[in-house]
Amino acid sequence: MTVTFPTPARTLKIGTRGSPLALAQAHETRARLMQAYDLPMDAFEIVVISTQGDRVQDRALKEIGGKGLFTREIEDQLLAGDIDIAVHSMKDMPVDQPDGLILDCYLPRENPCDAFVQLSGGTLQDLPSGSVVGTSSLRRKAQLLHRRPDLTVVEFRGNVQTRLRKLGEGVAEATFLAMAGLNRLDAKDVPRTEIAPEDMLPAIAQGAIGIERRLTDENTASLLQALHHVPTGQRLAAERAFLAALDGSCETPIAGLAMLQGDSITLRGEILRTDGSEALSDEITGPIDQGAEIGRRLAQRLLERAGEGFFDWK
Ligand SMILES: NCc1[nH]cc(CCC(=O)O)c1CC(=O)O
Repeated sequence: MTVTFPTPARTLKIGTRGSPLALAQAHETRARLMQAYDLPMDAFEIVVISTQGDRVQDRALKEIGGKGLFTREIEDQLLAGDIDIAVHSMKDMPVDQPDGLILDCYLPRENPCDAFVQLSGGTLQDLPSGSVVGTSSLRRKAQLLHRRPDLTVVEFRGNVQTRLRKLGEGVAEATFLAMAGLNRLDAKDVPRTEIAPEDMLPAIAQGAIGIERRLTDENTASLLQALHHVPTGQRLAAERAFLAALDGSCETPIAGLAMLQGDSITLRGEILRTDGSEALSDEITGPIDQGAEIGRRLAQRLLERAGEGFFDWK
C-alpha cells in the first residue's frame, strides 16, 4: 500500500503524559520519525494528556489500584481518533492492551538498570544501618529489604523531579531511579551509581519505549515499521511473557531481564515476597525466536518453587 506521510496541514498527533520524562520520550519518537522520512517538525503535534496516575499524588499507587492508571485516558483518546499514536514507558504497560489497540513498535532500549541516588553521592553498600530509603516501587522495596533488612523504606511518589526534590528536603536519604530515565532527561548533575542486574534485577521492560496505535490504522502501522527495533522486541517478548504468566501487575514484586547473545536469549527472572523475606530467581537460555516460550517456562518454574500464598501481604 502507499503510505500517506504527515504534513503541517495534516499532522500526526502524538499522545503522551506531561511529565518531563514522558515528554522527552515523545520528542525522541518525533525526532526518529522526522529522521526516518525526512519530515519537518511541524508535521507532528504533541498532545499532552493527564492521567489519573498523574493527578493523584497523595496516595500510594497500590491504594488507588486498578490497571491502566497511567494509560486509560491516553488509550481512550487513541481509540477515539483524537491522537494517532501514544508513546509509553513499556515498564508501566500492562501485558494486554484494550480491544482495538496494539503495542508492537519499540524504540531501541536504553540502559535497563536501576540507579542508586543519594545527593551526597554515596553508594548503597556504604549506607549506614537504619537509613531511610524512599521508593514507591514494591519490587525495589522488596529487593532492598531482602539484601538490607537493616534499612527503612518510605513511600516516595511522584515523577523523577518530585522525588529528587524530596531527597533535597530530607524526606529520605536515598532513592532508586531508572538509569534510562536519568539518561533521557539528561540529568547529568544527579549523583547516581548504576546497580548491576546481579544486585538488583530491573523491572520488566525497564528502559524501553513502546508506541501504541489503533489496530486498524494501517497507514500508521507502515509509518512505524521504520522505527521498530527488533532486538528490543525480542527481549520484551521474553520479559512480558514471563510477567503475563505470573499474572503480574505493578502490585507484585517481579523482576526480569532478557539479554541477547548471538542467536540465543537468556531470561533471568525473580519474584519476591513483598516484605523481602524471600526471593526466588532463576534463568533460562534458548533460541532467540522462542523468547515468549522461555518466559512462560521460567514463570512456571518459579511458581512451582514459590507455592501458594507467596505473593500475599505480610
Ligand atoms: N514508573 C515510573 C517510570 N516509568 C518508567 C521510568 C523510567 C524509564 C524507563 O524505565 O523506561 C520510570 C521512573 C523510574 O523508575 O525511575
